[in-house]
Amino acid sequence: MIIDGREIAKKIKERVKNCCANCTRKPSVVAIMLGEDPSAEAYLRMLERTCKSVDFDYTLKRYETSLTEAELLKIIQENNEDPLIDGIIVQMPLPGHISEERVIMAIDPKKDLDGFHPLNAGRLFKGEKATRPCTPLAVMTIFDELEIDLNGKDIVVIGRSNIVGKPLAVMLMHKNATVTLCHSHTVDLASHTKKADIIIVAVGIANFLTSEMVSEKSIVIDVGMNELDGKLVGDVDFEGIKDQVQMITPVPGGVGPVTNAVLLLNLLENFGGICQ
Ligand SMILES: Nc1nc(=O)c2c([nH]1)NC[C@@H]1CN(c3ccc(C(=O)N[C@@H](CCC(=O)O)C(=O)O)cc3)C=[N+]21
Repeated sequence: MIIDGREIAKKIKERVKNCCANCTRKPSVVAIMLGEDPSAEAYLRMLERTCKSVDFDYTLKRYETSLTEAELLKIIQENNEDPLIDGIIVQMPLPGHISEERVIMAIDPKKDLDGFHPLNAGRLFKGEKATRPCTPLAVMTIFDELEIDLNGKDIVVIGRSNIVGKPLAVMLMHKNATVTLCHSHTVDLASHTKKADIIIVAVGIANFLTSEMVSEKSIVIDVGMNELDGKLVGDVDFEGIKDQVQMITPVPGGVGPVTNAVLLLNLLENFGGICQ
Protein backbone atom coordinates (compact mmCIF):
# COMPACT_ATOMS: atom_id res chain seq x y z
CA MET A 1 0.00 0.00 0.00
CA ILE A 2 1.22 3.48 -0.87
CA ILE A 3 0.59 5.95 1.94
CA ASP A 4 -1.12 9.12 0.72
CA GLY A 5 0.45 12.04 2.60
CA ARG A 6 -1.67 14.61 0.79
CA GLU A 7 -4.86 12.92 2.02
CA ILE A 8 -3.56 12.89 5.61
CA ALA A 9 -2.57 16.56 5.31
CA LYS A 10 -6.05 17.41 4.05
CA LYS A 11 -7.64 15.73 7.06
CA ILE A 12 -5.43 17.68 9.46
CA LYS A 13 -6.22 20.97 7.72
CA GLU A 14 -9.96 20.30 7.92
CA ARG A 15 -9.66 19.61 11.63
CA VAL A 16 -7.58 22.77 12.18
CA LYS A 17 -10.05 24.90 10.25
CA ASN A 18 -12.90 23.82 12.50
CA CYS A 19 -10.89 24.58 15.62
CA CYS A 20 -10.66 28.26 14.82
CA ALA A 21 -14.20 28.85 13.62
CA ASN A 22 -15.07 30.73 16.82
CA CYS A 23 -11.74 32.38 17.64
CA THR A 24 -11.65 36.16 18.20
CA ARG A 25 -8.65 36.56 15.90
CA LYS A 26 -6.72 34.36 13.49
CA PRO A 27 -3.53 32.55 14.52
CA SER A 28 -0.64 34.30 12.79
CA VAL A 29 2.79 33.24 11.65
CA VAL A 30 5.76 35.29 10.53
CA ALA A 31 8.36 33.73 8.24
CA ILE A 32 11.75 35.41 8.11
CA MET A 33 13.82 34.85 5.00
CA LEU A 34 17.30 36.13 4.22
CA GLY A 35 18.28 36.35 0.58
CA GLU A 36 16.96 34.11 -2.15
CA ASP A 37 17.15 30.36 -2.63
CA PRO A 38 14.94 28.36 -5.02
CA SER A 39 14.18 25.47 -2.64
CA ALA A 40 13.53 27.82 0.27
CA GLU A 41 11.20 29.85 -1.95
CA ALA A 42 9.28 26.69 -2.83
CA TYR A 43 8.93 25.82 0.84
CA LEU A 44 7.71 29.32 1.72
CA ARG A 45 5.14 29.24 -1.07
CA MET A 46 3.85 25.94 0.30
CA LEU A 47 3.76 27.36 3.80
CA GLU A 48 1.75 30.34 2.58
CA ARG A 49 -0.68 28.09 0.73
CA THR A 50 -1.09 25.88 3.80
CA CYS A 51 -1.82 28.85 6.09
CA LYS A 52 -4.21 30.46 3.62
CA SER A 53 -6.10 27.17 3.15
CA VAL A 54 -7.18 27.28 6.81
CA ASP A 55 -7.52 31.07 6.90
CA PHE A 56 -4.53 31.69 9.21
CA ASP A 57 -2.44 34.86 8.86
CA TYR A 58 0.89 34.42 7.12
CA THR A 59 3.43 37.21 6.72
CA LEU A 60 6.73 36.84 4.92
CA LYS A 61 9.46 39.26 6.01
CA ARG A 62 12.33 39.39 3.55
CA TYR A 63 15.79 40.77 4.22
CA GLU A 64 19.08 40.99 2.34
CA THR A 65 21.74 38.32 2.97
CA SER A 66 23.95 41.18 4.17
CA LEU A 67 21.74 41.60 7.28
CA THR A 68 23.96 41.32 10.35
CA GLU A 69 23.36 38.86 13.15
CA ALA A 70 22.65 41.72 15.56
CA GLU A 71 20.03 43.13 13.19
CA LEU A 72 18.36 39.73 12.81
CA LEU A 73 18.32 39.19 16.58
CA LYS A 74 16.66 42.58 17.01
CA ILE A 75 14.01 41.70 14.40
CA ILE A 76 13.31 38.43 16.20
CA GLN A 77 13.02 40.32 19.48
CA GLU A 78 10.42 42.66 17.98
CA ASN A 79 8.38 39.70 16.73
CA ASN A 80 8.70 38.04 20.15
CA GLU A 81 7.20 41.13 21.74
CA ASP A 82 4.34 41.51 19.25
CA PRO A 83 1.24 40.03 20.93
CA LEU A 84 -0.43 39.51 17.55
CA ILE A 85 2.23 37.06 16.39
CA ASP A 86 1.89 33.44 17.54
CA GLY A 87 4.64 31.72 15.59
CA ILE A 88 8.03 32.63 14.11
CA ILE A 89 9.91 30.69 11.47
CA VAL A 90 13.40 31.68 10.47
CA GLN A 91 14.16 29.92 7.23
CA MET A 92 17.25 27.71 7.50
CA PRO A 93 20.03 27.47 6.44
CA LEU A 94 21.21 30.98 7.30
CA PRO A 95 24.16 32.80 5.68
CA GLY A 96 27.55 31.81 7.10
CA HIS A 97 28.11 35.01 9.10
CA ILE A 98 25.05 34.32 11.28
CA SER A 99 25.00 31.72 14.07
CA GLU A 100 21.95 29.48 13.64
CA GLU A 101 22.25 28.48 17.28
CA ARG A 102 22.05 32.08 18.54
CA VAL A 103 19.12 32.79 16.22
CA ILE A 104 17.22 29.71 17.40
CA MET A 105 17.91 30.67 21.03
CA ALA A 106 16.56 34.18 20.39
CA ILE A 107 13.10 32.97 19.33
CA ASP A 108 10.68 32.92 22.24
CA PRO A 109 10.18 29.17 22.92
CA LYS A 110 6.43 29.88 23.10
CA LYS A 111 6.57 31.19 19.50
CA ASP A 112 8.91 28.49 18.21
CA LEU A 113 7.14 26.52 15.44
CA ASP A 114 10.05 24.33 14.39
CA GLY A 115 10.70 22.93 17.86
CA PHE A 116 14.37 23.83 17.41
CA HIS A 117 14.70 25.89 20.61
CA PRO A 118 16.84 24.04 23.21
CA LEU A 119 14.07 24.45 25.79
CA ASN A 120 11.64 22.58 23.55
CA ALA A 121 14.29 20.02 22.59
CA GLY A 122 15.06 19.45 26.29
CA ARG A 123 11.41 19.10 27.20
CA LEU A 124 10.89 16.60 24.40
CA PHE A 125 13.93 14.66 25.60
CA LYS A 126 12.38 14.38 29.06
CA GLY A 127 8.94 13.44 27.76
CA GLU A 128 7.35 16.73 28.81
CA LYS A 129 4.95 18.82 26.76
CA ALA A 130 6.98 20.58 24.06
CA THR A 131 6.75 22.07 20.59
CA ARG A 132 8.00 19.21 18.47
CA PRO A 133 9.91 19.60 15.19
CA CYS A 134 7.53 19.32 12.22
CA THR A 135 9.18 16.52 10.23
CA PRO A 136 9.34 13.93 13.04
CA LEU A 137 5.90 15.10 14.18
CA ALA A 138 4.62 14.43 10.65
CA VAL A 139 5.98 10.87 10.79
CA MET A 140 4.26 10.29 14.15
CA THR A 141 1.03 11.77 12.75
CA ILE A 142 1.13 9.36 9.79
CA PHE A 143 1.31 6.42 12.23
CA ASP A 144 -1.55 7.91 14.22
CA GLU A 145 -3.77 8.49 11.21
CA LEU A 146 -3.17 4.98 9.86
CA GLU A 147 -3.73 3.56 13.36
CA ILE A 148 -0.36 1.83 13.35
CA ASP A 149 0.31 0.73 16.92
CA LEU A 150 3.96 1.37 17.83
CA ASN A 151 3.93 -0.44 21.17
CA GLY A 152 6.74 -3.03 21.16
CA LYS A 153 7.48 -2.55 17.46
CA ASP A 154 11.04 -2.87 16.15
CA ILE A 155 11.78 0.44 14.47
CA VAL A 156 14.97 1.35 12.65
CA VAL A 157 15.63 5.05 12.13
CA ILE A 158 18.44 5.80 9.70
CA GLY A 159 19.98 9.24 10.24
CA ARG A 160 20.79 11.01 13.51
CA SER A 161 20.23 14.69 12.71
CA ASN A 162 19.00 17.10 15.36
CA ILE A 163 16.02 17.96 13.16
CA VAL A 164 14.78 14.48 12.24
CA GLY A 165 16.52 11.29 13.40
CA LYS A 166 17.33 12.21 17.00
CA PRO A 167 13.97 13.76 17.99
CA LEU A 168 12.09 11.05 16.08
CA ALA A 169 13.91 8.31 18.01
CA VAL A 170 12.85 9.98 21.27
CA MET A 171 9.21 10.32 20.18
CA LEU A 172 9.08 6.66 19.10
CA MET A 173 10.64 5.58 22.38
CA HIS A 174 7.93 7.45 24.26
CA LYS A 175 5.39 5.33 22.33
CA ASN A 176 7.10 2.20 23.68
CA ALA A 177 8.76 1.16 20.43
CA THR A 178 12.14 -0.54 20.43
CA VAL A 179 14.23 1.98 18.53
CA THR A 180 17.51 1.36 16.72
CA LEU A 181 19.14 4.58 15.59
CA CYS A 182 21.44 3.79 12.66
CA HIS A 183 23.90 6.15 10.96
CA SER A 184 26.96 6.30 8.72
CA HIS A 185 29.05 4.22 11.12
CA THR A 186 26.50 1.43 11.54
CA VAL A 187 27.96 -1.97 10.68
CA ASP A 188 25.79 -4.15 8.41
CA LEU A 189 22.82 -1.80 8.13
CA ALA A 190 20.77 -4.35 6.17
CA SER A 191 20.85 -6.81 9.08
CA HIS A 192 19.04 -4.17 11.15
CA THR A 193 16.55 -2.99 8.51
CA LYS A 194 15.59 -6.49 7.37
CA LYS A 195 14.30 -7.52 10.77
CA ALA A 196 12.56 -4.22 11.58
CA ASP A 197 8.78 -3.73 11.48
CA ILE A 198 9.22 -0.11 10.48
CA ILE A 199 12.12 1.56 8.63
CA ILE A 200 12.42 5.35 8.62
CA VAL A 201 15.03 6.84 6.32
CA ALA A 202 16.35 10.38 6.81
CA VAL A 203 19.84 10.53 5.36
CA GLY A 204 19.55 12.83 2.33
CA ILE A 205 20.90 10.36 -0.25
CA ALA A 206 18.77 9.30 -3.23
CA ASN A 207 18.20 5.54 -3.64
CA PHE A 208 19.82 4.83 -0.26
CA LEU A 209 17.32 2.16 0.86
CA THR A 210 17.20 -0.68 -1.66
CA SER A 211 15.23 -3.91 -2.07
CA GLU A 212 17.89 -6.09 -0.40
CA MET A 213 17.36 -4.12 2.82
CA VAL A 214 13.62 -4.64 3.32
CA SER A 215 11.19 -7.49 3.99
CA GLU A 216 7.51 -8.01 3.11
CA LYS A 217 6.43 -6.92 6.59
CA SER A 218 8.32 -3.58 6.33
CA ILE A 219 6.57 -0.27 6.67
CA VAL A 220 8.90 2.23 4.97
CA ILE A 221 8.79 5.95 5.74
CA ASP A 222 10.87 8.11 3.40
CA VAL A 223 11.85 11.46 4.91
CA GLY A 224 14.39 12.31 2.19
CA MET A 225 14.20 15.30 -0.15
CA ASN A 226 16.83 15.07 -2.88
CA GLU A 227 17.13 16.37 -6.38
CA LEU A 228 17.96 13.73 -8.95
CA ASP A 229 17.99 14.56 -12.68
CA GLY A 230 15.94 17.67 -11.96
CA LYS A 231 13.29 15.74 -10.06
CA LEU A 232 12.41 15.63 -6.36
CA VAL A 233 13.11 12.16 -4.93
CA GLY A 234 13.42 10.70 -1.45
CA ASP A 235 16.04 8.42 0.13
CA VAL A 236 14.31 5.21 -0.97
CA ASP A 237 14.48 3.33 -4.26
CA PHE A 238 10.70 3.66 -4.45
CA GLU A 239 10.13 1.84 -7.75
CA GLY A 240 12.46 -0.97 -6.69
CA ILE A 241 10.72 -1.76 -3.40
CA LYS A 242 7.15 -0.47 -3.52
CA ASP A 243 5.66 -3.86 -4.44
CA GLN A 244 7.82 -5.71 -1.98
CA VAL A 245 6.83 -4.05 1.30
CA GLN A 246 3.64 -3.74 3.36
CA MET A 247 3.42 0.08 3.22
CA ILE A 248 5.55 2.90 1.87
CA THR A 249 5.45 6.71 1.62
CA PRO A 250 6.23 8.29 -1.77
CA VAL A 251 8.22 11.48 -2.43
CA PRO A 252 6.62 13.82 -3.31
CA GLY A 253 3.23 13.29 -1.69
CA GLY A 254 4.33 11.49 1.46
CA VAL A 255 5.91 13.00 4.57
CA GLY A 256 6.33 16.50 2.99
CA PRO A 257 2.68 17.59 2.84
CA VAL A 258 2.08 16.26 6.36
CA THR A 259 5.11 18.25 7.60
CA ASN A 260 3.47 21.45 6.38
CA ALA A 261 0.10 20.52 7.87
CA VAL A 262 1.43 19.72 11.36
CA LEU A 263 3.06 23.15 11.48
CA LEU A 264 -0.53 24.40 11.78
CA LEU A 265 -0.97 22.19 14.84
CA ASN A 266 2.13 23.72 16.44
CA LEU A 267 0.85 27.19 15.58
CA LEU A 268 -2.55 26.45 17.04
CA GLU A 269 -0.91 25.17 20.21
CA ASN A 270 1.11 28.40 20.57
CA PHE A 271 -2.01 30.44 19.84
CA GLY A 272 -3.75 28.72 22.73
CA GLY A 273 -6.46 27.15 20.59
CA ILE A 274 -8.19 24.01 21.72
CA CYS A 275 -8.03 21.37 19.05
CA GLN A 276 -8.84 17.71 19.40
N1 LIG B 1 13.17 26.89 9.81
C1 LIG B 1 12.94 25.99 8.86
N2 LIG B 1 11.97 25.04 9.05
C2 LIG B 1 11.69 24.10 8.08
O1 LIG B 1 10.79 23.25 8.29
C3 LIG B 1 12.41 24.13 6.84
C4 LIG B 1 13.38 25.15 6.69
N3 LIG B 1 13.63 26.03 7.71
N4 LIG B 1 14.09 25.23 5.53
C5 LIG B 1 13.74 24.42 4.37
C6 LIG B 1 13.22 23.06 4.78
C7 LIG B 1 12.50 22.28 3.68
N5 LIG B 1 11.19 21.95 4.19
C8 LIG B 1 10.18 21.29 3.45
C9 LIG B 1 8.99 20.80 4.00
C10 LIG B 1 8.00 20.21 3.22
C11 LIG B 1 8.15 20.07 1.85
C12 LIG B 1 7.06 19.47 1.01
O2 LIG B 1 5.90 19.53 1.33
N6 LIG B 1 7.36 18.85 -0.17
C13 LIG B 1 6.39 18.31 -1.13
C14 LIG B 1 6.88 18.48 -2.53
C15 LIG B 1 6.81 19.84 -3.07
C16 LIG B 1 7.36 19.91 -4.49
O3 LIG B 1 6.88 19.17 -5.36
O4 LIG B 1 8.27 20.73 -4.69
C17 LIG B 1 6.19 16.81 -0.97
O5 LIG B 1 7.06 16.15 -0.37
O6 LIG B 1 5.20 16.30 -1.50
C18 LIG B 1 9.32 20.55 1.29
C19 LIG B 1 10.32 21.13 2.08
C20 LIG B 1 11.07 22.54 5.43
N7 LIG B 1 12.18 23.21 5.81
